[in-house]
Amino acid sequence: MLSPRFRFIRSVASLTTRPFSRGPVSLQGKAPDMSEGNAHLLMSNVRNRLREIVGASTNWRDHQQALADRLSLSNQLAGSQDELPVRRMKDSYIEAHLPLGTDPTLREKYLNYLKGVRFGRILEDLDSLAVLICYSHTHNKALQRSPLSIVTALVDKIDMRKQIIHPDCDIKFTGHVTWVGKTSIEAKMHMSQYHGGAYTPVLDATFVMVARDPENKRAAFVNPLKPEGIEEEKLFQQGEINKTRRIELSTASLLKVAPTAEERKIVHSLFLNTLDSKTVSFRSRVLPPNSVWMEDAKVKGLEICHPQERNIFNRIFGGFLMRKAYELGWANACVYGGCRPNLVAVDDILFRKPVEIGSLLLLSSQVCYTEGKYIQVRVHTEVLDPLTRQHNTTNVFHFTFVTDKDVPNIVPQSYGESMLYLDGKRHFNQTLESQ
Ligand SMILES: CCCCCCCCCCCCCC(=O)SCCNC(=O)CCNC(=O)[C@H](O)C(C)(C)COP(=O)(O)OP(=O)(O)OC[C@H]1O[C@@H](n2cnc3c(N)ncnc32)[C@H](O)[C@@H]1OP(=O)(O)O
Repeated sequence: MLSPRFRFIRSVASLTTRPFSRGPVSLQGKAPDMSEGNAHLLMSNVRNRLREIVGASTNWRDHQQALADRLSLSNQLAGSQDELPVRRMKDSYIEAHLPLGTDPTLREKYLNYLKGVRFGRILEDLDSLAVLICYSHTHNKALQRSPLSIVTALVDKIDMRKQIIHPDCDIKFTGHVTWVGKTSIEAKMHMSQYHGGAYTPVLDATFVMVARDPENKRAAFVNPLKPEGIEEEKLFQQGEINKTRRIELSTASLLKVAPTAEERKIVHSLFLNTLDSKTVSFRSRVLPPNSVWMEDAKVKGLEICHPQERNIFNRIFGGFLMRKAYELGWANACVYGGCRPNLVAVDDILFRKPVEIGSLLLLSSQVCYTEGKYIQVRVHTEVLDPLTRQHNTTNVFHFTFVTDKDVPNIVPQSYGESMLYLDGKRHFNQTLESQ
């Protein structure tokens, strides 16, 4: 067994010789043995690889030229999916290392004030890695640059298998494509940490990415995927199930249809609980003991979207948006619970619209459901056009936190807040089911 330090040195060496990982598939977090000839990557090199693959500029002043260069790649797009060679899951397998234990300078970037690891940074790494996995799946040796612009459409799920991430132990990410549609790709990733002499699982993540043309305007076809063996068949079928589930959830969204009979009862009982028994009025509402009005459980933020936070397509990097939303959501849960919360799950992060450089990004975090020690937080982000004053929703994030003591009950007052409550409850129940 190689020591983590040795693995780190070897990974640098292998990166210079074989930048693309081409190792055997890792199923459900079981990483293949080093001796099987895998190439290993440092997380810090993932973004450089992405820049090379699409030919992104490293300077903002050159970005227009880089964009114009990419336009000429449009004629390299496939006219149909059948034109593209079938890929195996192992073709996109990547293992990337984050040597927090052996690189103190890197550790500083990841450290939070409580001497833990900044989870927002991990979200950024997962996003970059998911994109690289998709580029490995669609890699065409004959082309110098990929004509595809691969963007994050959805973070379907991130399940925490451990709540503590040690800041002084090496981290390993593995992942590969598990399902492919016509223009969309599902990638599953696993993160583990070297602690107590072995790598132990920390989290499992499922992302959905969408391939677009070089201008990022229209969808573009991706290579089909052929599962090999029972385990891969299962992963592929799960991808199909995930797609169907997403369609069902979106059809049943409270933004489109009325709550179920059971949910309506919940809302009415919450309402009755807040009526003032001294008056015969629907309007006088009283906050029940050990409760907080939803209106008082918000935290808001603003980001000016500087070029520094751009992705390879000169829009704001999805991982940055996730980091900002997560940190705001965490702060909200922290204030609400009056203690340090731990993340249990991230679910259903939808990237509706790209965020342009220079946008004013408004972030709004709301505690929308509570149960015992759990706090469900929703973060909504929108861009504000200062000239037209138009608001456009770009993302919605859902985070489940746990604290070490019971938290006050969150109580909705308006109908809109009641829908937020029910939506939060649905997300919370989904998280509990998958634990
Ligand atoms: C330059 C140096 C900088 C440094 C670099 C640092 C960073 C490097 C890291 C680089 C990181 C870069 C990464 C970043 O930073 S990406 C930045 C963050 N992400 C975005 O900005 C994306 C914003 N959203 C959109 O643009 C649109 O909504 C997209 C494009 C996503 C869909 O648009 P639209 O709805 O019009 O699409 P369509 O109708 O044509 O369908 C197309 C396909 O998409 C499937 N679909 C759609 N929605 C969903 C969904 N919710 N769940 C599951 N699937 C979904 C759909 O089924 C279909 O699939 P298929 O049936 O064909 O298979």
